[in-house]
Amino acid sequence: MYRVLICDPLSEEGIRPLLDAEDVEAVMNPSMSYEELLKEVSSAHAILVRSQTQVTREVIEHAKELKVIGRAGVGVDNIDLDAATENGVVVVNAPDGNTISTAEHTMAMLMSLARNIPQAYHQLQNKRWERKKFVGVELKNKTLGIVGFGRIGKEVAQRAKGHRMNVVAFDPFLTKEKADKSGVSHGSLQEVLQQADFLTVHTPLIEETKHLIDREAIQLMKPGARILNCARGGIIEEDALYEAIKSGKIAGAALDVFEEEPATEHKLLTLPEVIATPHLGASTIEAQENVATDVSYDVMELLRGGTVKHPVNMPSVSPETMEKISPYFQLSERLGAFLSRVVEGALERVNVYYSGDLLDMDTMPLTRIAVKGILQRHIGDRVNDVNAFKTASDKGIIINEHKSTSTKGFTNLVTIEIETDEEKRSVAGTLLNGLGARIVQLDQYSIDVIPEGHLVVIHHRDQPGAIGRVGNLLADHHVNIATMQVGRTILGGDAVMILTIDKEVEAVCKDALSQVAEINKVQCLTL
Ligand SMILES: NC(=O)C1=CN([C@@H]2O[C@H](COP(=O)(O)OP(=O)(O)OC[C@H]3O[C@@H](n4cnc5c(N)ncnc54)[C@H](O)[C@@H]3O)[C@@H](O)[C@H]2O)C=CC1
Ligand SMILES: O=C(O)C(=O)COP(=O)(O)O
Repeated sequence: MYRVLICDPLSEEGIRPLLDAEDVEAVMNPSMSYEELLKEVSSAHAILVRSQTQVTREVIEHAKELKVIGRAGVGVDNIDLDAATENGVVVVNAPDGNTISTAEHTMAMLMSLARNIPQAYHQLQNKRWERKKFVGVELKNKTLGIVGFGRIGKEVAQRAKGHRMNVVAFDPFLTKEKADKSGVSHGSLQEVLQQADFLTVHTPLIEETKHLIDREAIQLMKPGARILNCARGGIIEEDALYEAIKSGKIAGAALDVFEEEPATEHKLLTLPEVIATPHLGASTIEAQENVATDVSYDVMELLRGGTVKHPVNMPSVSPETMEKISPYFQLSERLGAFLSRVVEGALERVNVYYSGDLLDMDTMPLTRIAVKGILQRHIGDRVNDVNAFKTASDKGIIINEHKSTSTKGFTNLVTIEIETDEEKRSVAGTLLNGLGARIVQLDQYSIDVIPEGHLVVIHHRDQPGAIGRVGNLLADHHVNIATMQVGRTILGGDAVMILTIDKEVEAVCKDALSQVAEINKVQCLTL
């Protein structure tokens, strides 16, 4: 049973599949306090939030069972992503479902700002029929500067063009060709600031965009320009905006978001030129149903071991790639787990080679799983596919992925090589059509071993009687041998024996095997 905490108000229609799922126990408390969250999270497998709940490092570290944090919306700045990644918690969001609502809200704010609608209505409510005071401006032929030309920025541009505005946009990923295709002008940030009659920001709040629109940026703007923020508080420096409005440099601002929310006491709200809404961009029935449905789907998929559509802290893999590579997941993990248990010394470098059918595939997810298999020996379940690379890099282990044309006659081949401060070892495996995974090589020895269950790896000298002695010793300790593979490169030289056995080898039995004259090393492991 998965325990899912729903901490912010989410559309019940949208999360219905999750609420009705037989394997889910949903704990719904849309106004959960931080203290309650700290308590409840300890046994939760998933948390669902909007922008209100602060999922801090402390929350994540209190959560012993947490697998996934679902954000029913776009911005994840209320979630400590580093802490989630370090603790192997997947963060998923719902980036598509509220785009239209937020673009429409931006247009509503743009028109309200141009025509002073909230201020005029407020006067009317106070029984004042003011007409002279609220003379607005037309949008037609004005320039809308858009900073951040992603999902919402693009939708806003289309709507502004419907109002016959000129649109000029800046986004680090916006090329001149892409801008032409969207029917907007392409400008640098400076050009956008200089040309805009109305400036609207639609970037995420990240280190690079924090106070992107600061005093100097505002100085570049036309006198009497107006500014909108329906993205995130903090992209525009609030003190700088306040001063610019006070001085008359900026004619007005429309804000849906603030650096600190709720923002009922904010000084910007004391200015008559400022109109504002309490973070309502995504607050429509449609958007809320969309994001709740999307995030519930991903959360359930993740809990049940499936693949998610919108991971935030791990690269997303297309369904087509996933279909092709998923049969190799277990092989990669088991090869990693196997090699990590036979290699000696401190891990320094891991090389993963792919060949045959895998040559043209995006194999990064397989490498991540192989690294997880390797690290689990020492780190246990704290390492998973979300934090495998980060955990390796934190420990100074270098991971490299290679494509190789050497298939050794197999249609697909995954080879893992580990370098430690003592030795360099490698293992190769393949997926045999209809027969499943096989280990086909250990170092220089060709073998054929199913990578599962209890295994004994014996390094010995290729001499008559060695195999018999191992068989007898295991029989003496009531250990049944299921399969046995022997690999050697030259007659009478070093050789390897790999046995699959029906139960774990006890220490006394392992010691007895180690005493056999021809045996150099005995390693017992379970996959
Ligand atoms: N007010 C509300 O209720 C809502 C607010 N949002 C916020 O709106 C913002 C945009 O959302 P989407 O369009 O869905 O995201 P998106 O990811 O589709 O677009 C963001 C764009 O910003 C660009 N960008 C990043 N750094 C930049 C920089 N330094 N200068 C210029 N552009 C930069 C990115 O390249 C990207 O194209 C986010 O902050 C999101 O959290 C989203 C939905 C509702
Ligand atoms: O999706 C976003 O980034 C939003 O800002 C929407 O926030 P909300 O879910 O309405 O609290």
